[in-house]
Amino acid sequence: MKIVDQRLLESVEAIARRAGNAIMDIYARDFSVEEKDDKSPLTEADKAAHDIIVRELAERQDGIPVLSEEDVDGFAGPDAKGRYWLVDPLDGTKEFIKRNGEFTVNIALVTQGRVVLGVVVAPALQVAYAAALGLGAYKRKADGTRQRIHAATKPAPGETWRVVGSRSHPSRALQSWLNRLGRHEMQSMGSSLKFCLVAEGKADAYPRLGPTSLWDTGAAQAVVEQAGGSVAQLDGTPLNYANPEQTLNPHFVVWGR
Ligand SMILES: Nc1ncnc2c1ncn2[C@@H]1O[C@H](COP(=O)(O)O)[C@@H](OP(=O)(O)O)[C@H]1O
Ligand SMILES: [Mg+2]
Repeated sequence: MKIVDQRLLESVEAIARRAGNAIMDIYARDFSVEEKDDKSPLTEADKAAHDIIVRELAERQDGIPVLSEEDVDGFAGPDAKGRYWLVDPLDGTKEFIKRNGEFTVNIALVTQGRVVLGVVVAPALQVAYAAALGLGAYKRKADGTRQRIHAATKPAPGETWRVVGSRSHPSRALQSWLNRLGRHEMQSMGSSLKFCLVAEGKADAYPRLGPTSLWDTGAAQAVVEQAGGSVAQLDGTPLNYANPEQTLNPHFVVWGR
């Protein structure tokens, strides 16, 4: 089913890219860091990216409301068709502050609780991922070329699992999950790029047994799903976006094919 067209996908990618450019202007110089009420860091870059995305989505005049990490109170719920834009203007703020390049701009379109479009731009790494229901998943490289991406099939019994995990949030639950999985090698990565590694077949699983919010996962989940992978809660059902008044996600695992 095609409910999103290529033009919409490319125009959302362009918006995320312009937000990424604004982030890079700030990345290149000294910037101030504030602490939010929940003690997480907030930079000028988060705010600059948020402003660009919200303004440019509004210019589309499609009337679809926006839920952004940087303005949760400004969101009054989905429209009559169950649609909303889900935005993390700068995911991986800690990685941005550490200047390791592993941060992303994330824009997703939710319809009836499901992500039907997702764009993840990593401006410092000069890559972007874009996907939409019925259109597949793509990676765009620094030279502007675009290639279709596919998740890997799961390792055969006895083979080594390639697992990707958070750089900033290790946990004891994760360690026991890994012990149950069996032989594995571990790679650390910041932000929604972990999902993208699974989507392009460079990792087999990303267990997230710690807190995230809807905006951390929506866009990248669209990329994984359209690449043939899945994002499952621990009961096996797909992570969903049907109740945006509850912004915290349950624990989940991103799987390849
Ligand atoms: N206690 C908490 N509650 C909610 N989300 C949390 C959290 N701790 C970390 N996160 C989320 O995890 C994201 C970083 O993930 P990772 O460690 O995999 O890079 C953060 O994204 P932001 O950088 O957008 O704030 C933040 O949203
Ligand atoms: Mg985030």
